[in-house]
Amino acid sequence: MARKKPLALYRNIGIIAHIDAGKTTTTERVLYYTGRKHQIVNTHETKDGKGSTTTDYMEQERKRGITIQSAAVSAVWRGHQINVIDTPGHVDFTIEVNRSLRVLDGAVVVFDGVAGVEPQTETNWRLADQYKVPRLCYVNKMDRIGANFAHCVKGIRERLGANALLCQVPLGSSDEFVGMADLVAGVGYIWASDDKDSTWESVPLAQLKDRMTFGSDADNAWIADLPKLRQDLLETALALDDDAFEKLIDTGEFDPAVLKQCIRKGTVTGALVPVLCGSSYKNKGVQQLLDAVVDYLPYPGENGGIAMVDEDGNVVGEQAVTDDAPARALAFKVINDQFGTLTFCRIYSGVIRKGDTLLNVTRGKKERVGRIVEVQADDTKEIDEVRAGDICAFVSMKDTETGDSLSDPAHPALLERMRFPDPVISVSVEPKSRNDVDKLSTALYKMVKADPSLRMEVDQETGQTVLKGMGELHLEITIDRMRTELGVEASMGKPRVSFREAFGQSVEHTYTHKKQSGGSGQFAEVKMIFEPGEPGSGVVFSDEVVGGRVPREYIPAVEHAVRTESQEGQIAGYEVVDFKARLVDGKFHDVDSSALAFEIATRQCFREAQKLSKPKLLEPIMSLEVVTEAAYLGDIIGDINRRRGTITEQGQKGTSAFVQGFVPLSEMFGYINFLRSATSGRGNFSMIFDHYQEVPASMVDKLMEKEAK
Ligand SMILES: Nc1nc2c(ncn2[C@@H]2O[C@H](COP(=O)(O)OP(=O)(O)OP(=O)(O)O)[C@@H](O)[C@H]2O)c(=O)[nH]1
Repeated sequence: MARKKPLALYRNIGIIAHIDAGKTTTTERVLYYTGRKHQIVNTHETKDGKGSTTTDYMEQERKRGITIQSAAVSAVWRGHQINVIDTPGHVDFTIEVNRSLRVLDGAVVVFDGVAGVEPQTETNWRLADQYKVPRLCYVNKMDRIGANFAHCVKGIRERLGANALLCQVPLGSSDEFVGMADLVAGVGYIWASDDKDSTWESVPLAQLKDRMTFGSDADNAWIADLPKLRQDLLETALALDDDAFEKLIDTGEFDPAVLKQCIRKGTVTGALVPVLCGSSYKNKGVQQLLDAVVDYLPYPGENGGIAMVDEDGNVVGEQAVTDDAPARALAFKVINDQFGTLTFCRIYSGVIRKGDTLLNVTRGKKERVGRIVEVQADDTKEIDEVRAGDICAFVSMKDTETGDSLSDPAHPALLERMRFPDPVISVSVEPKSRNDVDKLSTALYKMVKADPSLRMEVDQETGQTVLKGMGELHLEITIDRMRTELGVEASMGKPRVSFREAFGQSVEHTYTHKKQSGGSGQFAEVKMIFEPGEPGSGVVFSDEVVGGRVPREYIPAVEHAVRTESQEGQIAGYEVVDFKARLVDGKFHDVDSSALAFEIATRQCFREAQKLSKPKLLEPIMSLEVVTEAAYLGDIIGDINRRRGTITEQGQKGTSAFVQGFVPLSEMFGYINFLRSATSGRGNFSMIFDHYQEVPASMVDKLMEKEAK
């Protein structure tokens, strides 16, 4: 059967934002206006337990017994199928955004018009840059007191470094927010009311000045600036098309269809980021946002296909997004619940039908395609086949994990993997009661399988089970979900920071391992150079031995020894990261040399070389934002400084004050308790991992002492 809908009529998008910016409300309105759901329930109500929203997974759990954690919903707008993957807004769940970005063709970034650019938006923006996901910015909550479009746009330009193209500007703000000027169409839209079915009137831009005056000078200034803003938009967008640009400069005229094409081209290539505004809660701007998704965000494959890689991650080719190719898909989310496993996949090429067998290329295991579920959060609709560009969930796959590639078994291909950060914090986990002893490791295994930013290990010395994650909150929520979703109760020990170690400088070192005990002895000599690498470069081994001075058969033992030894560094036993180990010379003995002898020599060489290199201890640094009343700000800042933090920005957001900066994770345990008492409960904070940084030499001993307690 041929494809029913051309690929050009698909949009796979994500909605990403800081917590509470309005993703859920916006998604709800999208569903309402596309006719998917006939009753809108406000998240205001859900959050105090009175209503339900389509994307609220707790509600789903009750309704149909399937946990849809990051709900994917689909809607149809102007004949286009829009698949929206919602992402949770919690600070420790950057990982969710990460995995959805990997499989999306475009994203809508929602901002709170009062708060502007917030730390999590910044982190997610950088991830979207990494994955080259084209974006639209939607400045929501323009109806809130303190909404400041200019501040938000400034943040988008300066903090996110985006080439923001103002496509809309608000007409009024706070309780005077009545609509927006559409600079592309050259008209203003003025809504009759806040009602969800309210109509709007289209007024030519030139008439707006006479039609409205607001209480705020800033709001009036936007209206006065409209002609200039429109000219800026035309010049920036049409510059992408030489003929259109010349026509604009010579005659002042342009073709509206070409203008939209130019904005589309700029958005798809990442040269431009259109900025829109609205109030999802007051039902203004969501239809225009949907238009922009259709007009400017790419369809699957418009920006090229997906990279195919070899086992080491080197790109070996590209799979175009088309039905006429072997089936290839990427699993981006696995959800387990009491009814089984849902494996969410993005199909890149080919057609996959119920009953097909696929190869999980990552694990070398076959998977049968049982039921296929269309992505919707409000009910479960089974479908018989999925095609290139689709997003769906397979029911009851056995071995597939997040990030795995599924392929037609006759044409296996590994698709470019998602990048997940390594955990920065760990806790020991113990069952609360005897009943939970056996169930605990199975439950933890399920949680780890579904969340690639979690790891589980058994401590060799203490025999304790250790859970590792991206922050205190991340681990707490995991333990809590294990209780609510899987009925297993566990308690957590003291959180520990995942420090790391690194070579301080390049070192050349030779080690000779020689042992003579009666009969045959052991002999191996290695000369190695260890060089510190760029952050994120990993461990690179290179064999530069010439003339067979270390026989080939011993080289794997040397590499193996480097990799194993790097797991436990010489400062305090933390993993040694980001270095290059070059084997440059060595000696062997015909009778006494063996792989084991070379392994021992390399391990000793590594240990001594790391000590000689003036090794560094690295610690995770978190990006922190605290929002509170101005009166408390001084104390908060003083405290951040005491915690070895640095302040990057402070100021006013609406009626609240905020401070942003970087703080070492090791200083931040239990911060919530401090903040509550310091602000009499009137402070909020968000904190996410940002980078690793060297611990100042003067702090190393003190920190290690603290850790040992
Ligand atoms: N005034 C106003 N409030 C809004 C608007 N959009 C959302 N809200 C409110 O802001 C709060 C957060 O909205 P949500 O839609 O739940 O935000 P979210 O980003 O999905 O939040 P998380 O799922 O918790 O990350 C809710 O109380 C909404 O009713 C808006 O346009 N104007």
